[in-house]
Amino acid sequence: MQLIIKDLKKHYNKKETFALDHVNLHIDQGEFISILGLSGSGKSTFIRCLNRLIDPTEGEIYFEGQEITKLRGEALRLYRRNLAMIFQHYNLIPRMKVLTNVLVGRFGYLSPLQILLKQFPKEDVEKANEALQKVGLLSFAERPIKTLSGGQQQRVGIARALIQQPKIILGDEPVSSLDPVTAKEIMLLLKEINENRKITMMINLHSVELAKTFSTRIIGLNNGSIVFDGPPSALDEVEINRIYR
Ligand SMILES: Nc1ncnc2c1ncn2[C@@H]1O[C@H](COP(=O)(O)OP(=O)(O)OP(=O)(O)O)[C@@H](O)[C@H]1O
Repeated sequence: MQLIIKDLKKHYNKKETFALDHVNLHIDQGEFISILGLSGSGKSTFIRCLNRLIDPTEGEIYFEGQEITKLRGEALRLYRRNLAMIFQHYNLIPRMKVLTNVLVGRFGYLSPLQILLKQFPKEDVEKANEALQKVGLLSFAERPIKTLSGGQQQRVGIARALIQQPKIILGDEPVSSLDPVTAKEIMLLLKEINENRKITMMINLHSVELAKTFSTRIIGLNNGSIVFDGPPSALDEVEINRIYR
């Protein structure tokens, strides 16, 4: 089991209700999980607890057997290498060229001085070019990010995730800013990566159709609680209404 999540809870303010409430999950390596839920149901909070961008209030998360909710310093940095993230608004550096943005994915492996001086080892530059080839953007390596379309920018975000050599890719609504055709292309790319490299995908989505087309498993959140956990074939109208009520 790659991830075991036990009784995870998060509240941002002691007086408020839980953003996550008693979340319990077992996740195997290589699953493609889509997370559905209304705005505010806890999707972002959940995936950010996994890479510790947010500290859960209670509960435990085991990654390959190691409890990670209390990790600090170097141990946390090493853990975080395993999880790459892609974002709705890409989180790229617009004035920098595509290749440099991809190389940011190696930061977890470099010293602060190497990062400051942008001294990337030759192998890392090779890895970045390979990743750009994989996402179909090798000829864009020298272009500034700001000259790329949204779909191309998300491909750069995926290349940056890939050179981190993660075991899990977390997606926080990675296709919500894209038109339906481009959104499908990006989901297809994530699916190929998932199948070829056995990288686990955990992707927040607002589209039931995309979740059903690309996932092996769908998790539905409502008010911070899991109200559906199953294969796409089990997500019928009744279950959809349970998630979006
Ligand atoms: N930094 C914060 N401080 C206080 N409350 C927060 C914070 N971040 C999220 N929340 C609250 O936690 C709950 C879950 O929010 P979260 O962003 O995880 O939902 P979401 O399902 O990802 O929503 P969306 O689809 O709109 O991105 C919401 O009620 C939200 O208002």
